[in-house]
Amino acid sequence: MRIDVLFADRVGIAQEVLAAVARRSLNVTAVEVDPPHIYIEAPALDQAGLRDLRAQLGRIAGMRSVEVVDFLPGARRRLYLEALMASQPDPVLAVDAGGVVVVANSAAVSASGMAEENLRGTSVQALFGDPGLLAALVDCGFQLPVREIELEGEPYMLETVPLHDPDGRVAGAFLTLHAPSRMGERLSALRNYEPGSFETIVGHSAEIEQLKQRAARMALVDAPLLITGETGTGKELLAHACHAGSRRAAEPFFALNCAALPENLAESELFGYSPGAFTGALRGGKPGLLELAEGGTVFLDEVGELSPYLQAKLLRFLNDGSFRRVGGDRELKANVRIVSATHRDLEAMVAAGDFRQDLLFRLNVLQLHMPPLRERPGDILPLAELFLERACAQTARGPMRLSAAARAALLDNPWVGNVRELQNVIFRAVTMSERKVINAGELELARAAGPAAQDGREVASLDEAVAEFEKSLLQRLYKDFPSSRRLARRLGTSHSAIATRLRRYGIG
Ligand SMILES: Nc1ncnc2c1ncn2[C@@H]1O[C@H](COP(=O)(O)OP(=O)(O)OP(=O)(O)O)[C@@H](O)[C@H]1O
Repeated sequence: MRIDVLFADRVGIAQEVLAAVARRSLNVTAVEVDPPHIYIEAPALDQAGLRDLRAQLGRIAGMRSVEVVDFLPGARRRLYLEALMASQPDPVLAVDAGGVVVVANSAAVSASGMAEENLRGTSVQALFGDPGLLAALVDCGFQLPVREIELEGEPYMLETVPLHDPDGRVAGAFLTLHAPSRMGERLSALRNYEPGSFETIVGHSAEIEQLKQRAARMALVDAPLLITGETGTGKELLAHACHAGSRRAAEPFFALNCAALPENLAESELFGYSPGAFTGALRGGKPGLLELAEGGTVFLDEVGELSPYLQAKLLRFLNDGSFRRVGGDRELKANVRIVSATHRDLEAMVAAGDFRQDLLFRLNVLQLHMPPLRERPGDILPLAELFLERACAQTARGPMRLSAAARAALLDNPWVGNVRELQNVIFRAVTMSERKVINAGELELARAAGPAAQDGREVASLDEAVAEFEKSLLQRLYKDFPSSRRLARRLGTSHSAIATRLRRYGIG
């Protein structure tokens, strides 16, 4: 059993409480003192023992209450941190001041091919096979300029952020290994939040021009907007442009990917939590995005993935603008425009009982559809040029260009992963190419488009073969389990692992 002992904060009281617990010879496995609370974990403590302990502690002056809790705050924080680390698709490692790995997320474990317990304790020099790496990190205060690095033969972009101890001394660093194929995505995702509006949406096809005109009109109408379209088509970019083109432009814009977080984290991110909502919660509680975005816009990406409970809570907010923080009893109001996006067919989800019809009515007061890239081939080359320029700048290469054959190959590709796939293909070509001109062969289109394994050709690597298998398995099962939550349950894995893969393979 775990208990929270609450007392008036006076000198010596914590010692008295602990002494009283010690007198009962309870087998205590963890104690966390955070005045005016002491949290105690005592596995053998039962209801009868708790009654006695309460009576005994009640005799201490200043004692307020003894309550059962489900987690000690530290354990709760660890759980949340682990969930956060695990939700990062790129390998992330924390190293100490001697360059030794202290914490690694599951992506780092699989990228290194080492068991987690072996990875912990390994030095960065050994891990990356680079004897000069620690000295380079130390020389620059653990803040290296982004550089290429290899792990298990795979290239990554290494980003380092120094960690400081309470006295401000460098105590190590947080290392993120960005796969080159995802780096372009991340960079331009950051660009999304520059104060740009519809000009940031590149493309002059009739489809995109028309869309931009409609969107500019809708941006000015202060009603919920639903953006539909396949994954990677630019829905988030459009959502941000609609915010930037609205009367709320000077106020905040926050985005939440509803598929990326488990229900309880998504709830506290969006609605916040109140003081004492759960052990480990910040003392003063925490405002959610709805409060932080007051006057502005909240973008709910992958809104089709919201759990039934959160669908109901969001519906209530859309009905009357009011909500409660997690664990809160006060009604709060927020003036926020909800822009949502989905690659799913929400009507079909309503018919299947997976999405609330009343919520759909509320979300799609206004609706925009982002067409897939293959339906607007006129945008392929302008986008390719944009991504080429960005990738060259990011990798500090001089200008590069696409050969005529490369352009033809780009126009010929089916682009199942849409603009994001195009961006990744270009970024990969730039990082891998030694020359100034990118040829068709360097675009790795066959691999990007997928079916290398299906047409009988040899696969190039184990990773590729596994990815092919994973993709076709998910495609097959998705028909019977058409949501990342259900599919995760069917395959006995986490929701975020499945959501990441569905996105990666453009399924759904
Ligand atoms: N027309 C465009 N001009 C410039 N960049 C674009 C354009 N369309 C998409 N992108 C870029 O492509 C990437 C994918 O776009 P975005 O994240 O907006 O897609 P999405 O439809 O929201 O994807 P998902 O459904 O997977 O969340 C982003 O990095 C975005 O900046």
